[in-house]
Amino acid sequence: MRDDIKEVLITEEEIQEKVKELGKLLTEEYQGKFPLVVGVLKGSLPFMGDLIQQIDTHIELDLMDVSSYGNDTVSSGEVKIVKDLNTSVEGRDVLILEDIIDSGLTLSYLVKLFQYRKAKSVKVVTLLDKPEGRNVDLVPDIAGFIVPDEFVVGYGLDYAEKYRNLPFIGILKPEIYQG
Ligand SMILES: O=P(O)(O)OC[C@H]1O[C@H](OP(=O)(O)OP(=O)(O)O)[C@H](O)[C@@H]1O
Ligand code: HPA
Repeated sequence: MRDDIKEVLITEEEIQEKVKELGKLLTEEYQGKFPLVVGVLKGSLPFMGDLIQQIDTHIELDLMDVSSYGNDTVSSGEVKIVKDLNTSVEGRDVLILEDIIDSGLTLSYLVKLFQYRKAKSVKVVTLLDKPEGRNVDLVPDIAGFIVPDEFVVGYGLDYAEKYRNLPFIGILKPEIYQG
């Protein structure tokens, strides 16, 4: 699997250091607020698993599965709910966890949805931000790393459902895309 990687953009150590830093920020921000922390499936799972252990105040967890990707690397432009939350967001401080914001479509849909459902506040934390990919105006409240306008994999991010289990973020060799 690792032979398929052309370049490591962010190492495992850099990710873990950043996750600790973000955990400290969120501990301060959400002290005593019992936020509802929403992970967006499937890509946010490794980030969520690591980050929540660094938040030192009570939180409630939930998961949502939305899909915006029509094929392997190109967004379909449409967002659909595959699995909704089990919890009501009404009156809650909601913290959405994402692995990446690219076009911004997924997150702008979710932020609007939770506002419509009367959340008290809605904030977005993303491990990766790819500002050059943006189609809609969306700025995350907290972003771990800015990445270039290239398709990245690892630490939750997939290409054709593979590579999510890499502990780092990398770029694939071109021959992998070309089959
Ligand atoms: O900013 P956007 O262009 O909307 O892209 C970001 C979204 O795309 C990916 O999810 P995907 O829909 O591929 O599902 P997955 O997490 O299950 O891979 C990623 O995990 C984000 O949720
Ligand atoms: O660069 C990416 N890699 C994997 N999944 C993604 N979803 C949006 N952008 C990306």
